[in-house]
Amino acid sequence: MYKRVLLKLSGEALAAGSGFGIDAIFIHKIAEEIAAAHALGCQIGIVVGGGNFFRGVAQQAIDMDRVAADHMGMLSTVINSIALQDAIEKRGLTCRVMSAIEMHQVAEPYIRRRAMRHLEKGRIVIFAAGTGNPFFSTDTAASLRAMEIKADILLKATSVDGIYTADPKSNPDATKFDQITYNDILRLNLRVMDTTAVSLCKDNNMPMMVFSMKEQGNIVRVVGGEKLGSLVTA
Ligand SMILES: Nc1ncnc2c1ncn2[C@@H]1O[C@H](COP(=O)(O)OP(=O)(O)OP(=O)(O)O)[C@@H](O)[C@H]1O
Ligand SMILES: O=c1ccn([C@@H]2O[C@H](COP(=O)(O)O)[C@@H](O)[C@H]2O)c(=O)[nH]1
Repeated sequence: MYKRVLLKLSGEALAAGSGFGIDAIFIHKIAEEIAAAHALGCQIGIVVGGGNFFRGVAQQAIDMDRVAADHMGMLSTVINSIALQDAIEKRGLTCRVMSAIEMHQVAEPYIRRRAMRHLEKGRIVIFAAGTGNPFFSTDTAASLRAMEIKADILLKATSVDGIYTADPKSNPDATKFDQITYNDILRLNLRVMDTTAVSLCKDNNMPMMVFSMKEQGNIVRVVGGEKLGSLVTA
């Protein structure tokens, strides 16, 4: 099993059936899984997306300045992070939100050495506000934080059960890769993650696993070392 992981949770998936916002039942199920994965003895850092609230590249932001829209997107990840922290703490665990955009009343500022200390002490750390910079994504933030905290693997829990030859939501004939290289994701232009996130993992040899967070128990399984979804390596 893994000793330290960076778990990327899809913001969009947190909305569950409703398509927007946070499904209260679903977030508690996710928190329960995180607690079970933590009980295995794994140190867990988390990045949550913001697609259930706002994305800088979404249709609703088409007339906006991109930087302003991305600021809104990053703030939406803070909302998700606070909700997840609350759900995790309801399970008796200690959890810290560290934000890449300073907001002292709401969350700690992201300081790498403090994050490492929290993890070593067994606290779950949620990295909020992405990278703190516009024109990036939370997948890229997850890759970056995975490298910074020296995670064994980046686990991307999302709404699809792996990486397919094409987007499975619009291509029912697409087939799934059990294993794929960074280069093939980039060469085939597979949009399951943005190219910056994939390149960062490739350049730093950070393995990734893409799997579904909709199926209960998957987070515990992957943290326990089970191979689910699609594994990405060199
Ligand atoms: N080749 C592909 N294989 C698998 N999924 C793909 C592929 N191409 C596109 N996708 C899409 O990628 C999405 C997952 O990535 P995306 O970054 O959009 O969402 P997320 O990270 O789950 O959500 P959020 O941004 O809210 O955190 C899936 O919903 C899937 O439809
Ligand atoms: O480093 C970052 C991370 C995110 N953003 C903005 O936030 C939204 C939500 O993130 P998702 O990865 O799409 O879930 C994203 O669309 C960006 O607008 C950012 O600017 N910088």
